[in-house]
Amino acid sequence: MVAEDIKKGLAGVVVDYTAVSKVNPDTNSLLYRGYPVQELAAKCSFEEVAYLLWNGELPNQTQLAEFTARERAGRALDPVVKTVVDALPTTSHPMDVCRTAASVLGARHELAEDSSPEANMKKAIDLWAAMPAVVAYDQRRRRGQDVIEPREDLDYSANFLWMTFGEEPVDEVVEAFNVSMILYAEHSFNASTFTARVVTSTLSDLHSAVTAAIGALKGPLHGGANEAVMHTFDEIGIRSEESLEEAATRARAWMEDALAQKKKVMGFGHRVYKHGDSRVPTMKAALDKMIAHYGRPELLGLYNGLEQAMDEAKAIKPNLDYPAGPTYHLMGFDTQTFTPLFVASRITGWTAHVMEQVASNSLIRPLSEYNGPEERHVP
Ligand SMILES: CC(=O)SCCNC(=O)CCNC(=O)[C@H](O)C(C)(C)COP(=O)(O)OP(=O)(O)OC[C@H]1O[C@@H](n2cnc3c(N)ncnc32)[C@H](O)[C@@H]1OP(=O)(O)O
Ligand SMILES: O=C([O-])CC(=O)C(=O)O
Repeated sequence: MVAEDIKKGLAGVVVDYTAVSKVNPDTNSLLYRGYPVQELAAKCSFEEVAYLLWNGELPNQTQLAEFTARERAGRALDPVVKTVVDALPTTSHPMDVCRTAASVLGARHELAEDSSPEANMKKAIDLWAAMPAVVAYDQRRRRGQDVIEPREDLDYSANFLWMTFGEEPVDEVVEAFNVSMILYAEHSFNASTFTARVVTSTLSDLHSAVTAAIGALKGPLHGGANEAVMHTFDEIGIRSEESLEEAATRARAWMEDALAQKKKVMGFGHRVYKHGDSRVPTMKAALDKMIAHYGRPELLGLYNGLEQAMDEAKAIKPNLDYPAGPTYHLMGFDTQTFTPLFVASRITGWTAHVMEQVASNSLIRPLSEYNGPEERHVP
């Protein structure tokens, strides 16, 4: 076998069909079940998009009412999950807490060993409804605060913010959060979704697939990049007294230095998009609104400075994690909570792929070319 036959990282390899979403780097577009993600972000709630990803069609009013009622009924923090989370140190990474909670919810589910289409749909909705309470409570317990009960009169995004901060959020913040949830929901065969499909292909269960996917998402080359972006901002230094231009100048210098040292800067680059991530303009617009809402122009300075310096040096564009990180920071989330927010959203895409994999399964088992020692024998 020649070296070109080895597809390291499976780059450029098409491994299966999917009807869940279409990523087109040539037209810089992303469709969920045929709908442009920008249109969904502008016109839909995250609940409608979740329904779309799972059912293939947007819900009518009756379907949406029934679906949102199911989501609202499943929001309370599971008492066993709370006990397990409380037993973990507050130094545990929130992604580890999330992964553990997904596993506990799986072990406790009444349909744990049932992978029929009906059971998987129920498990997907239950897990999606349950995860905000885990993410919100974990941030609160690390701040020494108690659990906040969910509010049935609030939609998914408003309730998520309510359970995290214990204050009714203003509409602009809810809208920006809703946009982020929609943009993070699905992205074809990314590393975590592929992980979920590999696990599913062995005929394992939905919660095992999601638990493994959370592990794959944690890494900074994937979902962990939204947390890493904020570490970059912190390393440069956020100075509230600074003007946009002053912050941009310092950020440019930081980036030039990082690139001179051949560092990878998280939040930039993408395996599929080489001319910019289709979701960034919509997320950047949401970030701009949050910067205006909270009156924090220095963050825009840091954002612009890094982006411009990277573009000039390497023509590498930001990915979705770049605007999402500072948006979540402005909303008041702890930096380590950013990737769990991605989890809460991506549960929808992961489980849509789990159901698709079950419906048309083939064990995922690629080959490798052996390059270890020749056959030898124990003396
Ligand atoms: C929602 C998401 O999960 S989006 C992805 C989030 N991940 C990140 O932001 C992590 C930072 N980015 C990266 O590491 C990469 O761009 C990846 C992993 C996302 C995609 O990488 P790949 O397609 O495998 O490209 P690869 O890593 O080989 O990069 C190609 C070249 O661009 C450079 N490059 C790519 N991304 C970056 C970056 N963020 N900073 C600096 N250089 C970069 C590489 O160093 C490499 O340069 P070289 O050819 O001189 O060695
Ligand atoms: O597609 C990828 O490789 C990573 C990504 O942007 C995502 O999962 O949203």
